[in-house]
Amino acid sequence: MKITFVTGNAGKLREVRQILGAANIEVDSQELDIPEVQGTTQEVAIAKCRRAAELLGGPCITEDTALCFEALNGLPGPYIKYFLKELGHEGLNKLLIGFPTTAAWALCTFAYSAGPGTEPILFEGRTDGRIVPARGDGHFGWDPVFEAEDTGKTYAEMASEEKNKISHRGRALEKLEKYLKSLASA
Ligand SMILES: O=P(O)(O)OP(=O)(O)OP(=O)(O)OC[C@H]1O[C@@H](n2cnc3c(O)ncnc32)[C@H](O)[C@@H]1O
Ligand SMILES: [Mg+2]
Repeated sequence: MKITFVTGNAGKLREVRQILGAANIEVDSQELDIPEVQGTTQEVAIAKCRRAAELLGGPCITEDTALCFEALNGLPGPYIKYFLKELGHEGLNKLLIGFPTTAAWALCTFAYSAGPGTEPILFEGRTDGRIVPARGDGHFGWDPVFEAEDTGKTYAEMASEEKNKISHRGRALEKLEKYLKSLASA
């Protein structure tokens, strides 16, 4: 089966292809510039997917990644892209100076729309960890500053299979994959 993933992010596309490819789901990609609304991760994800399906005129998936700091009540959350762009890895660490915890969690939200006018369905995956000074030669977003719980490694220090097995994205894709397979066999 084949699905269209609307994203402008090469790192996401690479991981989604690795994971869904292993399940025989072919991933087409389409880069569309979709304004992202403000709100909870769920609201952001639903609005983006709804718009993507309208623009495409057909079924599609979209994905939103949030990086949530416990000390900041879950922020930057869905706004991590702009925090990372403006502050860099070092600035993300500095944000937490003076707080009692560096605990954080990565949250991935896939949205599937069956086509224009249909309500998107969400699939979430979460990985807990903490924010650390950058380690590893990751080229993908905030991978070097997120140390996943019980691994002692940042995402950037992991081989891709290792990251995919425990990552927020891998966990969300397990659920999406089951759903897509149930559609295909219905
Ligand atoms: O076109 P879309 O799919 O929206 O792609 P995007 O790059 O705008 O992505 P988001 O809006 O979801 O913003 C998430 C930010 O977190 C980064 N990111 C996403 N997944 C990541 C991962 O697994 N590891 C490290 N950084 C990640 C990504 O590069 C962005 O800076
Ligand atoms: Mg985006």
